[in-house]
Amino acid sequence: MSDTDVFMGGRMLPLVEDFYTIQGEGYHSGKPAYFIRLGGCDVCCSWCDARFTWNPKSFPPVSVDEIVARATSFPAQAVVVTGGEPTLYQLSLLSDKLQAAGIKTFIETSGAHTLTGSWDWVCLSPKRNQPPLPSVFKQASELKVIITSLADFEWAEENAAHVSDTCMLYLQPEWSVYQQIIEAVVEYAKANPRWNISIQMHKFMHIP
Ligand SMILES: C[S@@+](CC[C@H](N)C(=O)[O-])C[C@H]1O[C@@H](n2cnc3c(N)ncnc32)[C@H](O)[C@@H]1O
Ligand SMILES: Nc1nc2[nH]cc(C(=O)O)c2c(=O)[nH]1
Ligand code: SF4
Ligand SMILES: [Mg+2]
Repeated sequence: MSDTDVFMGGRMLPLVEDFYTIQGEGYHSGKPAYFIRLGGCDVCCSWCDARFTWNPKSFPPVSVDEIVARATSFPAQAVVVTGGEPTLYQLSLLSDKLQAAGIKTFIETSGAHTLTGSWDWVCLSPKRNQPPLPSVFKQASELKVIITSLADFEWAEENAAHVSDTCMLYLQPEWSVYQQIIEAVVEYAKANPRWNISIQMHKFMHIP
């Protein structure tokens, strides 16, 4: 955890953006959800579609009370906390206040750092350059592996060996190679039906 004083133990967080949209990925695809995107990531995936979030210094700390007030001004039943890598921060206060307001708490994480807070759904998307902590594998509600090449199927299975029996399994094509890889992803899921496919449906819908 790289939490520093400036974030006051999770009472302030570096907010990049927040918006009400449709969850475009994974198990909850298609569900209206309010997104809270936090700045800072030390994983640095070459194909990251959120590179603009990486430097936390670009995003001044915002109070959790203000973030929660904004989220609860929309009719969303669920909030997705993402980033950047949200596990860089102490998230207990944020998740507790959202749940106290009757909102389901979902998180998107690489699992590179200890997960704090209380989560109704944990989407773990493992990364080769900084693999998930054993504790986060156990907490995952869904494992969402990004497929950039055929070599990633074997790596997806290696990750699946670490999650719980109830964890949902998703293969998600990396966006820039979608056309080249989607056929192989479809055939892999048909041959290995523990796996489901997640496409980034918000990108097809041209929404945030
Ligand atoms: C931007 S990340 C932020 C949350 C966290 N750092 C993580 O990687 O899980 C949100 C999700 O987008 C996925 N993602 C990022 N870039 C992508 C791309 N180019 N194609 C497909 N999925 C991508 C990540 O794997 C992750 O599941
Ligand atoms: N609509 C929409 N769905 C998403 N699911 C995960 C996202 C993310 O960036 O974490 C994302 C996103 O950025 N937009
Ligand atoms: S861990 Fe997530 S936010 Fe960080 S670089 Fe990778 S995809 Fe982007
Ligand atoms: Mg995204």
